[in-house]
Amino acid sequence: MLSGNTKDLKQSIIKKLEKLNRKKFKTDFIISPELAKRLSLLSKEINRQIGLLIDRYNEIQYVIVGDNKSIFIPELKRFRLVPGKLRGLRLVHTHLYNEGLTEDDITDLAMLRLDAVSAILINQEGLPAKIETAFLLPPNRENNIYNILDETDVYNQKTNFSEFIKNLEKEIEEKSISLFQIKKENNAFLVGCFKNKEEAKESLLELKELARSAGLNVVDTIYQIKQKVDPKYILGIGKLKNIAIRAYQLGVDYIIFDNNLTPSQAREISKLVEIKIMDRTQLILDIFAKRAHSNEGKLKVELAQLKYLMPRLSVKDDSLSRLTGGIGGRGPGETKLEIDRRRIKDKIAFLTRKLKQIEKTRDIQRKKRTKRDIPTVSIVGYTNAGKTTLINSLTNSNIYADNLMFATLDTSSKRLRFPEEKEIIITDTVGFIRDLPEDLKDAFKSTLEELYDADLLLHVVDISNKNYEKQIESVNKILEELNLKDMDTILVFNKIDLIDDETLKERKKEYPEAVFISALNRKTFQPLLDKIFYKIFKKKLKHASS
Ligand SMILES: Nc1nc2c(ncn2[C@@H]2O[C@H](COP(=O)(O)OP(=O)(O)OP(=O)(O)O)[C@@H](O)[C@H]2O)c(=O)[nH]1
Ligand SMILES: [Mg+2]
Repeated sequence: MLSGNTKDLKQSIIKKLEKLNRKKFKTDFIISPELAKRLSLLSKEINRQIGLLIDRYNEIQYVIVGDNKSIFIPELKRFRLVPGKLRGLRLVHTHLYNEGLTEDDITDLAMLRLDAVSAILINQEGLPAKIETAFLLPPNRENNIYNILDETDVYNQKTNFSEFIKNLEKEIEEKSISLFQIKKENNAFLVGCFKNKEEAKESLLELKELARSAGLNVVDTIYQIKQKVDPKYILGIGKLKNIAIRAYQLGVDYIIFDNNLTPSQAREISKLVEIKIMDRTQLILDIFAKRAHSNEGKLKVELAQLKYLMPRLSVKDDSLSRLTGGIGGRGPGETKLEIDRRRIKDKIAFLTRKLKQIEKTRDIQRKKRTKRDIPTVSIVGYTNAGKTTLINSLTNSNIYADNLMFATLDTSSKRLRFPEEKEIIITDTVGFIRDLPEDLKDAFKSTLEELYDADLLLHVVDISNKNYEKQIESVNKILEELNLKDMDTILVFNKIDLIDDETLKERKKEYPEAVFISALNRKTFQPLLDKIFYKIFKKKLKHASS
């Protein structure tokens, strides 16, 4: 492909340039001396830089014309970046004034992850005087990005280039694994822009848990402190470029933003960064997609994902595929999303209708159950607080619980027997999280509808979590949004086995109304059981007798 500044060039020159295109030449080196000479003379004649992008088979894939000081590399559509690999293209271009590699050359090398960038320095006669080559370094502790090859004689090159690149890629892989624990796939950088350090640490800690729950290998977390996020890129462009370059170097597959991205931000960042990017909402959606088992759950997640993607599909550009695929191809998937917006709209409508039907049926079932007049206690709380573990221990059940965010997506109900032939139904619910994406909130509100039928809520809190107070707040906020704030509630501090006695004493003083348990240890349950019994049955008795 011939591209760049070909304006006003003589037809004969254009012909000569076009002749270079797709040409395969024989060499063990970066460029053969003959080709270097031809390029130099031509470049001198038109007084513009000429660049060649050459693949690993020594075939010229792009011929680019610049001005007399620089050259602009077009989008390399046919040569996508594969995490952990180099581009498979090297740039060899002319410098007219005998000047060495420039900062722009190095930026191109790093941002495009080229195999190498060489400058042929042309002398007065229009012949190659020298060649300078920069190449990328394997991951290293010092964070060095590139190095300059130690040879400059065009006519006496010694480095066998294909060997050199083969060894370099091998070393990249080895160092990524040994120095930075890069896995085969699903490696991620977590990034964000925050108002202060404390907020950064808190948010990134939670994002890390979310990432882990989504099956990602978190390689590094990087943040920037700013009072206002960059409207275009969230982070400053310099910072973002540095992150991208390091991500390329380590072979990272995803950059996850803690800040939610507007469709236009997502697009702008994707134009700059050739790795999949995701925001917190997408990450949560992805976990939900991974975890949804019931038919209803799956439909709901798909609906939420499609709603989230809709505004991001307006421009059909290359970065699209990087925006749409979920982790490891989960979610609506790239091929499915090639269908146009209209069909997605239809799908959204279809899913909405289907879900309405399902909800209706469930509503009927729910009503049947309430008629039975068995009191219901619902467990709510921040994700990973230990809700499912508690219901399991209380009722001797075996519902899936795990040290993952959103282990539970489907509500389940169990019977719990009390003395005197009394029993209650106890239900588990999906965990809450701060700033739950709107579409998901809508989707899962209906699963939370059971809460309206509850006689009592158990608000389970992970007392060992540093942010437990904020988590209580977040849960209360969501309960308020659901109009459940005035429901009779027991605050249940869980995981007391993970804190020391001193701290436990303090918390008990702070929250005299609460009960303190370890869901893993039934011996700690009595105060909780007493309280549930009292609130459900004693109160009922009172009502009955008054
Ligand atoms: N040490 C300790 N770990 C606990 C306790 N209770 C629960 N866990 C652990 O905490 C993790 C989360 O427990 P889950 O019961 O899945 O939490 P959940 O609230 O249902 O979480 P989601 O369904 O994801 O919202 C699991 O690894 C449990 O083993 C406890 O009292 N002590
Ligand atoms: Mg659970």
